[in-house]
Amino acid sequence: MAARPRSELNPATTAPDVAPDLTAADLAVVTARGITRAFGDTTVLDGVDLRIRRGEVVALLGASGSGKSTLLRVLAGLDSGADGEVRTSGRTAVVFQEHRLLPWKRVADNIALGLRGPDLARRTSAALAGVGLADRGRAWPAELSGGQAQRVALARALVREPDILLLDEPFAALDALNRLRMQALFFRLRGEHDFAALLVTHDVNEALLLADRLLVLEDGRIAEDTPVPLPHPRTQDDPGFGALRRHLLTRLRVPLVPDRS
Ligand SMILES: Nc1ncnc2c1ncn2[C@@H]1O[C@H](COP(=O)(O)OP(=O)(O)OP(=O)(O)O)[C@@H](O)[C@H]1O
Repeated sequence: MAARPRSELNPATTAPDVAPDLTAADLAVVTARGITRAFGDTTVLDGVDLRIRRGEVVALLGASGSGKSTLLRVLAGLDSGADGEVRTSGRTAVVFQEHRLLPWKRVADNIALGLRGPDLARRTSAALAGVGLADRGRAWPAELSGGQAQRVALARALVREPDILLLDEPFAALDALNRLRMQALFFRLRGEHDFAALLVTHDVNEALLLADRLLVLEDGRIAEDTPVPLPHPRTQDDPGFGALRRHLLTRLRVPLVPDRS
């Protein structure tokens, strides 16, 4: 049985979709069951079960090559070669590590791509203002810094008013300061838009700052599913933060640096 994503989507277009057998009591925006994906003789995902609740931010961690991006692509409906079942409820949008803006379209046209409606110009402007780039709608992607381009990618996703945002290392290509700015922006936007998110990241601190729940992918399965019960705003100085960080780094088999842990 091939994976059956219930929404057709790509970074530029999303489709509203409600699985008919989801009841009002079932608050999951994504339910995946038995996701299995092999490339040749190598099984990367081996029966992954996953549920993301409405409004929940879930970080997906795992060693390099553990299959995080593969899982995100299956959930996004971008990989038709997997077995299992994916149900999504509501609109989905994807943000990748690289911004994937079309270089021949101005920023505002990139954001509005594939959308229609009488208030599209207003929505586009609001999305740009929301990421702090109100005055860059007429710019070409090549005129933006890396951080600005990634803000536009976020705006392009959010203008679609997604119920679930799938993010594949969205801040990994940015320098450390821009990364912190983007994390703060993500947190603010989450408060404003109330989307659920699956955040693929290598960065344990990022996961602990932003996520309600942490998943660790290992040997093709979700090997750990841990809530992050820390109040916001979170800082790395919280004792609970440090304890969870140590636990995760040990789980990921990353050596601890004594003066930071
Ligand atoms: N299209 C493909 N064809 C063949 N092998 C693939 C393909 N896509 C992914 N793989 C393999 O699947 C495995 C998992 O890749 P994936 O990119 O999902 O890992 P990841 O956890 O996201 O890694 P990283 O953290 O390094 O980005 C890797 O061994 C990779 O080589």
